[in-house]
Amino acid sequence: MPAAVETKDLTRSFGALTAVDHVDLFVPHGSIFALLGPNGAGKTTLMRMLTTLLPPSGGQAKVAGYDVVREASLVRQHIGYVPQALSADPDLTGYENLLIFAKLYRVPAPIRRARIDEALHFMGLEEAAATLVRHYSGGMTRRLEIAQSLVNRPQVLFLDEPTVGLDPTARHNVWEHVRALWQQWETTIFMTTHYMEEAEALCHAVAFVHQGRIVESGSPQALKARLGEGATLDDVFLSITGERNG
Ligand SMILES: Nc1ncnc2c1ncn2[C@@H]1O[C@H](COP(=O)(O)OP(=O)(O)OP(=O)(O)O)[C@@H](O)[C@H]1O
Repeated sequence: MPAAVETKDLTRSFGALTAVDHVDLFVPHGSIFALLGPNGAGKTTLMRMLTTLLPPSGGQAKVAGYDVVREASLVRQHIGYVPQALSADPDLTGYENLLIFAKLYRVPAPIRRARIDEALHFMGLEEAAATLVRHYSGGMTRRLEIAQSLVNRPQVLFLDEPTVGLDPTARHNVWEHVRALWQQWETTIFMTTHYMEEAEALCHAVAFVHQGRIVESGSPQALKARLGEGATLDDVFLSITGERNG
């Protein structure tokens, strides 16, 4: 199975702080993967290096087969990235927000409309396309932001805490759409989340990050089985960090 994401000794320091510390990762193409860990563990910093937004201090990383430093623009052509902070423009409609992204990604003019309709369809926003985003719920805005990253038909989709701040119904709804997208396109999903039950339900593999290092990784089932019968991913989190999640 080819790697969607592969890192070797990937490291990032901020002054004296090593936020990401010699991380080795292998995420197969077509899988759903989550980075888990407490606040400040280094998850976002790792994701920002993989999406070419932050240069590594050391080590290597390849995304979709391209080196994040030497082939950064090729990496960007093959990925989608949805950061934590909500970023859609509230004064534009859903369609207009998507059009901006289609132009940014240089989707050729004759196929822009089809790509935008496809992205709206995947995220269940067809009926809201002509509505100003300021009238969207938090869950709809989040789905629009995922849709923005889809106009590029990414091979690897990076989602940084995509359901943070959403109520359980909206969270479920976001994940139903992401799962349908994965099933149809086999897009690799690389995400961070603080919701252990979400990681458990969705992911083929997870990695726990603590103080910049990967301390455990594997399928949720295998990680739970190591702790014994009846263990949850929350128990795994507690055993690794010594703290309850959240
Ligand atoms: N630009 C920066 N300058 C200095 N320190 C930074 C910078 N970005 C992140 N850090 C530090 O690096 C560490 C890791 O932060 P990061 O945001 O990657 O953690 P995280 O696991 O994503 O946390 P959260 O779950 O809260 O989003 C933290 O100590 C943070 O303060």
